[in-house]
Amino acid sequence: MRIVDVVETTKPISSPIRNAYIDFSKMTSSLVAVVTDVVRDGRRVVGYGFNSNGRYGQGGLIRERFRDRILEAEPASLLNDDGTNLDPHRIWTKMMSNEKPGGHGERSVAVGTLDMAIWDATAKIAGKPLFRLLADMKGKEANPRVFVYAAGGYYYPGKDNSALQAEMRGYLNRGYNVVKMKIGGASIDEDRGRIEAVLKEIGSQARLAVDANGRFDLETGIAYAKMLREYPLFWYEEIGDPLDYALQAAVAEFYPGPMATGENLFSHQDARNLLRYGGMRPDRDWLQFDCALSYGLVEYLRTLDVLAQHGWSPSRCIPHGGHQMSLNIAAGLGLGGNESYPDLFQPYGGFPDSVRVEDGHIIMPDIPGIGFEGKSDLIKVMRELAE
Ligand SMILES: O=C([O-])CC(=O)C(=O)O
Ligand SMILES: [Mg+2]
Repeated sequence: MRIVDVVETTKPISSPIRNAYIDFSKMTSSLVAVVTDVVRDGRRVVGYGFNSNGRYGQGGLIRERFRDRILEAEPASLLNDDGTNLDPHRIWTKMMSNEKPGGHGERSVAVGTLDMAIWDATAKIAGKPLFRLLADMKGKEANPRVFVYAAGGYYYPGKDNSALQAEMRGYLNRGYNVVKMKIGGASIDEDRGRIEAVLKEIGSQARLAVDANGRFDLETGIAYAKMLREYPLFWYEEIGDPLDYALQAAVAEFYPGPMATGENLFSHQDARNLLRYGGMRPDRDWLQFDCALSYGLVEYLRTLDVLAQHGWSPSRCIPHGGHQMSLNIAAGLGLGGNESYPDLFQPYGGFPDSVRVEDGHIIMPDIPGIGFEGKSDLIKVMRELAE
């Protein structure tokens, strides 16, 4: 058994939306395929992966460094002890050979994208959905019912409050009971008006989370905290610079409600610093580390160890990114749920075609691997890359 090829293509996932920091007019994503010589159910096993929105495709790094380290490795060194499957941890170590620590930059996105494909292949070779493989690996009971929330509420040219309300109503109609909108891309008064409009629309049917995308300095973050704490929000997300832990801790003093952050922390060391210095509260706050941006599941398992050392339950994690990889981690390892973008970043995000959101939850179908084969528009572009 061996990996015979690793291929990458960079795809546009552009749209006219904008958060408080960036617009998505030139956004791209890397799609990768890890091709093996293993056959299951009459088909060659190919693992697929892609990176989450927000960071651009990583074709340069993948093609110049990480792909070759996999393909140049002695094939047996990438397998588990008895040679019956790939070993994602050993492959990860090969990919990261000759890489210094720290300065995670976007190398973590390149490795996270490949890691997703490697786990997809590994679970397919094992003949199991990834969430069951993970639960078995950890001696846990899988829970295929996963909480999901609808992320959107972007700034969009010409979008007024009634369009924002209609968007949110659409999410409720599709079964969600938590919705998220952007803040920090307008004045505080205008954002207050947007929030009140959404709260009026969703009433008691749903809760609202707000996301500042790291835009605020300390003074603005606190001013928003004082405004936001008047409302029963689900969370106040990414207030200031993702690496400014002192800011996060200072805002906590003004915001008794739940806060969320972590989508732009790309390593277990950064996660540890957040828990050490960020004033985050394990009884109410949420951690959003996204394996597809942060060195993959091999690294995410280390992050979960860091959480345990600091008294945090995995159920406080609701990853960023809206992809099926995190759904599997949630169902297999007991995370609190996963993000979803019902109207954005297609065909990459979302669920297998048979899956419906009910009461803010989905049930994972039993598809070997991550489940991409269950989503027809996605598996089509994946198979165009390699099959
Ligand atoms: O707008 C983005 O970059 C996505 C984001 O923050 C989120 O989904 O939480
Ligand atoms: Mg966010």
